[in-house]
Amino acid sequence: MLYTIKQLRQIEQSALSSLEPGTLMRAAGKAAAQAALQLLKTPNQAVLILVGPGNNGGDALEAAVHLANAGHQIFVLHSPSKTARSPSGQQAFNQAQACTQINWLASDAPLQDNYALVIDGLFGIGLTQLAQQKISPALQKQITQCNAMSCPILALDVPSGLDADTGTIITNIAIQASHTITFIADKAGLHTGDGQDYAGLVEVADLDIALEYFPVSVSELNKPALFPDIAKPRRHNSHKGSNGTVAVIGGAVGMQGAVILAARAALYSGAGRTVASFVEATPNFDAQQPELMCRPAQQVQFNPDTVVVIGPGLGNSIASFDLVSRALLSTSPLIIDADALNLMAQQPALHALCNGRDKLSTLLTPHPLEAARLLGCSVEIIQADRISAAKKLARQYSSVVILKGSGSIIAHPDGNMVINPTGNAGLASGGTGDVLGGVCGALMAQHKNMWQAALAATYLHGTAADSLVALGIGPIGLCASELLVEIRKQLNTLLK
Ligand SMILES: NC(=O)C1=CN([C@@H]2O[C@H](COP(=O)(O)OP(=O)(O)OC[C@H]3O[C@@H](n4cnc5c(N)ncnc54)[C@H](OP(=O)(O)O)[C@@H]3O)[C@@H](O)[C@H]2O)[C@@H](O)CC1
Ligand SMILES: [K+]
Repeated sequence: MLYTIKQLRQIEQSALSSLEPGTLMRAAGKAAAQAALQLLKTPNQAVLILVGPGNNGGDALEAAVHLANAGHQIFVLHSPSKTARSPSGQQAFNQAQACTQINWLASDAPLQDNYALVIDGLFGIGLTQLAQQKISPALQKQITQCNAMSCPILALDVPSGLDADTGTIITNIAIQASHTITFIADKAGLHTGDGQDYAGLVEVADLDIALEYFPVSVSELNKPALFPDIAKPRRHNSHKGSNGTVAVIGGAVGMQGAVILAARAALYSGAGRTVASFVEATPNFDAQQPELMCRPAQQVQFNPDTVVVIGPGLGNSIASFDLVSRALLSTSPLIIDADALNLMAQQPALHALCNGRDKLSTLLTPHPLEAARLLGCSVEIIQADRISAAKKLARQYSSVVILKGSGSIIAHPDGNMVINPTGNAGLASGGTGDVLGGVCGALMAQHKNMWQAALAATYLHGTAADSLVALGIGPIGLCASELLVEIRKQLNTLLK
């Protein structure tokens, strides 16, 4: 589960009431040292430890003593506190000072690239935006030098500079860790926005805090256990009618490829029948994928058994507006993407129709710019707090939402939120969103559960990209159409 900084502070306070002072910091330091030993592999290695002014620095000092006792050469770069240390921080500091094997570097020491590991204990969840000016030029330079080093960087709790709630960088420079060991519980900011780029591989150390201290969380990382209905084998005694119909609507002149991609994705994700519907200039058929039925959009039959994916390349003509209105007024489950989202953002009447629908029959799949249009704000505001933006969209549009981007966020209109950990930068190219829409449509058509369809589609779209990149296909130059066969493989691998 994912917890906010506020919740973590409460968990820490409640747990500490029944523990000896310093217990949690000692446990954090020990867990950090164990994670460091895994990365060091061989004995007698040089380790640089960045120690900040707060308790994150205290954790690092605890780890420093463990690693020195394990026979490693420890070099501590300490940013002293202007305010008094906490009692446990002071205890950790005294203990480290008493440890004769630890080498203390001068605060302005230039850093050579000759360490086997850097441990980042500068700032954790106590980082605040207000204190921005406090990172001294000397420390900024040292952070730059660490980021350029060839060795791994292990961040303690949170890579310094990253906001653990939002995944944004709130200082002028931040540690780019290859690994993060995070304490008590996992945090959303490590997995969305800049989180994945700065945190690297994330491991959670719960510090043996009893479960009773953890409140119920409505946020977690995406995994197949969250979409059990989708991961079920298909009945042998089934026919195309059992697997639903998907109609993709879009394809203004010059944008027909968007409909083709979404429709092919629906086909490869198991839709029984797939109709590719064009608002203008309908092709006779798709020569590469003749299974698709190509029809003018005006002929789409809206009914509860036809899942409609509307928006890919739809344009903003009057005909497009009419189609979005008809779709929103219909009983068809809807996946609303791209231009259909833009039309809804421009036309309050469409927004009102969306709110009038059954909330689990509508899925919006905006990228950050589309989300900004829907919420009437800038893309910077969306990216500064992606989680709040996704939740707000789900609430304001009474729909399930996938806010795309690094660490896509799937938000339920009732407030639940899931961050998708799969996928990579190969997905940052045109057409991948159309493919995602098609997969959502096909999974909804087969399983009739919009929340699980959204979770499964996002997950599979990401695992397909990860699998292709592992084969050397991307991330650079990965094409949306290359995802199709791989998504089919990933989906079939899931079936139990
Ligand atoms: N709670 C838990 O779950 C547990 C917490 N534990 C550990 O404690 C960590 C939290 O410790 P924390 O509260 O002392 O804050 P921390 O992250 O060390 O940073 C605060 C210091 O940074 C400074 N500072 C802040 N913003 C700044 C900026 N933008 N630019 C520059 N400076 C800035 C700020 O200065 P100030 O504004 O106070 O003068 C203050 O001195 C947590 O992440 C985990 O590692 C574990 O030991 C056990 C369980
Ligand atoms: K840190």
